[in-house]
Amino acid sequence: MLRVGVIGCGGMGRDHIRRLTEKIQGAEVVAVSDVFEESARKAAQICGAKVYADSKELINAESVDAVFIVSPGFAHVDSLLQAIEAGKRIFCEKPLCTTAEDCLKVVKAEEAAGKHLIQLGFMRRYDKGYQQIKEALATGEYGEPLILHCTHRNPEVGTNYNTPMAVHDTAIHEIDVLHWLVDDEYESAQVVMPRVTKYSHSELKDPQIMMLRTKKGVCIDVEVFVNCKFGYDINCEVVCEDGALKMAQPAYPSIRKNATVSSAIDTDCFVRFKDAYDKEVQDWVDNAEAGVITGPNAWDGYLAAITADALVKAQETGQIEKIVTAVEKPEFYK
Ligand SMILES: NC(=O)C1=CN([C@@H]2O[C@H](COP(=O)(O)OP(=O)(O)OC[C@H]3O[C@@H](n4cnc5c(N)ncnc54)[C@H](O)[C@@H]3O)[C@@H](O)[C@H]2O)C=CC1
Ligand SMILES: O=C1[C@@H](O)[C@H](O)[C@@H](O)[C@H](O)[C@H]1O
Repeated sequence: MLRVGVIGCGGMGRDHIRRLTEKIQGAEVVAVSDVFEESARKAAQICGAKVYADSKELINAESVDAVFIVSPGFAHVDSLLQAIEAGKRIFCEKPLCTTAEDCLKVVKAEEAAGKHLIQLGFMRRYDKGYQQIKEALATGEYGEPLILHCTHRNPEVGTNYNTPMAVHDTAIHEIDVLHWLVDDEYESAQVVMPRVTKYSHSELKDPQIMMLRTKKGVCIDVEVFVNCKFGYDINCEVVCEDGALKMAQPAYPSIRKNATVSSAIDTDCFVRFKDAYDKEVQDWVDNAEAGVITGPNAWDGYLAAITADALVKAQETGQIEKIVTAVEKPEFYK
């Protein structure tokens, strides 16, 4: 049984604690921590875990085999470095860290430790819809991918959500999953700002159209609209030389009523990606004994960070911004 300590007991932390406790085979939550002890105490009621006031103490506890980091992105770096030093297996929610510099520190620390410890919470790689498209592309039947049209729509966001967060917090999922989907690397980024919805505020330009170009020349557009009001609406279409593939949506009945045909749309990520979260965490647990990471890793976190930085720069300049890695991909991650 993998004994897990969870750091960060907010919305996502509690969701993962429930998952680890009620669904995942081979793991149990034995420790929880949060800067607000009250939040940790509430979360402990879900799983009967011990509450630690200090997350470093949780990381170093002998009763903890593996660490689950679900604090806000800015707090990930400290816990990651401490957990690497303690040699613990790690699951870290996205983003790896909020700066590319910190991501590189983590990459170097993991490489120096000589062991693959970190899996990153880019759960979309485990989503059936994306996996079906990846498998279809691999058959070669549709030729090469040329264009991707995607949407990432959230019904609404809090008042502390601002323009750069549309990249770091939201589009970061597309940044990771899309280059994986077409097996390519990003070359440049650009952002176009349409008029702002009446539901936004002065610190948030919403919606935005983010564009990425890959090294093989695939052009990607992602509409990020986080106050769309009507639902949590994730779409992806890959236009290829010999066909176009549109990602399947979760199946809901098509209802005929009042001379209208309608079908439900999910309203949040917890429901839309429920199966993907379950699969990524089960995968992390299943590979613990072998000590390998088969999901997205720290290097993927670094690549996402430099791409996010280019998009944030492009939000400000309105220009096409280059995406460049500061270092070559280490052998350790090949
Ligand atoms: N993969 C996905 O689809 C999603 C991922 N997330 C990620 O999960 C993480 C947490 O997000 P939420 O739960 O939505 O945020 P939240 O704000 O609801 O919860 C964060 C919790 O961490 C605690 N905290 C703050 N600083 C801390 C520190 N230094 N040490 C320990 N605890 C600390 C806060 O008190 C709070 O209870 C973020 O990295 C976020 O990006 C969140 C939602 C969906
Ligand atoms: O990761 C997530 C949230 O943090 C983010 O705020 C949302 O925009 C994303 O859709 C969700 O998957």
